[in-house]
Amino acid sequence: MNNRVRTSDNHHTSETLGRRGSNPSVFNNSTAVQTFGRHKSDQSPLNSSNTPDNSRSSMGLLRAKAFHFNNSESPDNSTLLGQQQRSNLPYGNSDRSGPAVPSTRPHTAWDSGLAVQREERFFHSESPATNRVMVNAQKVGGPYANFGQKRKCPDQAVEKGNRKYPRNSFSCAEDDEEPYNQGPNENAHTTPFRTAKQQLVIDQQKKNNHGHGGDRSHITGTSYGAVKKSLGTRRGPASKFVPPVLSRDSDENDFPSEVTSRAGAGFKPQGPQTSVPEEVEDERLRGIDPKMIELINNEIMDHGTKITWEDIAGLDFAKKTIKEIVVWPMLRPDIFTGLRGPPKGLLLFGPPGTGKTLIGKCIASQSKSTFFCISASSLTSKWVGEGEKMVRALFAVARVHQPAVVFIDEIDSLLAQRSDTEHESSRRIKTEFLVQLDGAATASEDRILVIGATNRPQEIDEAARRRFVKRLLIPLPEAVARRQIVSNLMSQQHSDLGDNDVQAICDQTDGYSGADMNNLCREAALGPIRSIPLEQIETITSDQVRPITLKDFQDALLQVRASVSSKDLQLYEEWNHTFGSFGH
Ligand SMILES: Nc1ncnc2c1ncn2[C@@H]1O[C@H](COP(=O)(O)OP(=O)(O)OP(=O)(O)O)[C@@H](O)[C@H]1O
Repeated sequence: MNNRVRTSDNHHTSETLGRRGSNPSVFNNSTAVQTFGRHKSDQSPLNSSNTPDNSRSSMGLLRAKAFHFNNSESPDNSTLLGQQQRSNLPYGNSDRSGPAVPSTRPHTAWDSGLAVQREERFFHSESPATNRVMVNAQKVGGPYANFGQKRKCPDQAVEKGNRKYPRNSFSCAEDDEEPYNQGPNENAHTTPFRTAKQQLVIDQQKKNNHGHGGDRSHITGTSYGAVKKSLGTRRGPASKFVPPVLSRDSDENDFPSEVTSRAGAGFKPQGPQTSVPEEVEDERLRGIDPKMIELINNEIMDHGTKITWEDIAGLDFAKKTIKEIVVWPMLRPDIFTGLRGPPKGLLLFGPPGTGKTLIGKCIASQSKSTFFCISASSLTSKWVGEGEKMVRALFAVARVHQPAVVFIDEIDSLLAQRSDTEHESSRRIKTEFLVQLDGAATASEDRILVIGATNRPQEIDEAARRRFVKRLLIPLPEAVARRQIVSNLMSQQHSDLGDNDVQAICDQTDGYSGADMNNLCREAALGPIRSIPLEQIETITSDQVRPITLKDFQDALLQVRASVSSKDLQLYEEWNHTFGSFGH
């Protein structure tokens, strides 16, 4: 009777037993305490000796499990072998060889021969347990590195020198790819066969191994490129782009998360570690094209601009109204609930260059919201056929980053009244936008403000107009505002303008927009430069450049004219009177 005791790794035992069964004397009354994998070489002198410690020697060698046979005829044989292996064989690990068994007879050359024989047979083994160990040895570049075998995931830790590679610190997926069964003798002194993929990984590891000294052979083809992209999470303007594959120049310690997770808790790459950021998948981004999310994060989301109310000259009425109806409710959603809730759609209309975009940015800054700015015309032209997906993605990302202000410039081109010539894709974008606008309006818990800006409010579809509950005219700056703009800009330059000069400039710029005033100041600022003789332009120091004078402004006024016609102004007044929230 075989009193075999199965252990966690002894699922090969029955096969072993079957083979060994040809030699009944060996297994009679034997107890398999630990399986050692399969031994094909049962007829070898070592195995036929049936020593109780036969396998212990091998266990010491490869830290595998072993059989113990109670009916051993030569109890010390394997002990000697184990000692021999531990002391002589290149792959013997004395510190891993398990409990030392005292030797009862001296070591002989015969023992060494047996040991070698045993080892060779061992390597011919088809035992998965054995092969696993050899694969690990191969991976850590040990003396078994040239032995190719069928491979499975390692169950046991493997040592090379003083370094310990815990279970699962090696990729298994790769291992299952190519069973290339080459005998040890064919391979032992030649370059081992590698697949192109394996070679690529090895080459990459070598390149990445700048002075590290650590073994990165655990980075496998499958773990390569496993750095997760952190899409959908907010990336600061200065944060570096994380490529989908490990960069050659990337920090040595930027271990792919897959590697560290495979390695288990005990695995620690050498050197200081940097944490691999975990991607936080947001439900609201499910189904949204990651490329679009990335695009929105990079190009549409405004990360840095901080605008204060003082940066906006004039427009006192508009500023006061916006603070009351938008900013405060966004800052204090707990107070502004129900009927006091903020409008979800705000339309800013008026002549071009009057500060509508500036106001949008200021609202976002002051209400501590994320600012998304996109031109409607780019939605219809830049992403042909993808426009409605982009609209959906934009609102999804805004929802993730709320409180958010979605500023859509030139909204008339998106929400123009329907016509026969309207393109199908434009119609789809418009429909999607209205759906999203309704969603933002009805989901009271969402803190998303949609601001539409337009110079042509009369072209907006009435269904869309209705959704922008508040419609605010942003007029041309008055004299006081123009004065403020000039003073602000000149304070940053070397100028000798007095109050009277500034007043004179304001008197001559009636009908100029804020953008026109900006252009006028730029043009005037070039006056001193133009007065420098050409031969001095390369050598003159900045403090030798003369200050900006009233004369420069008078010259600039000849170049920069008002961009808004009085006829247009009249249209805005009329529309404001009819549809404006604060028309009078
Ligand atoms: N009220 C203002 N105060 C200070 N600067 C202003 C003001 N209005 C306009 N500007 C200047 O004009 C530039 C353009 O302003 P902005 O883009 O906000 O105008 P807009 O109304 O959005 O124009 P458009 O309708 O053409 O998009 C600003 O960068 C700013 O320099």
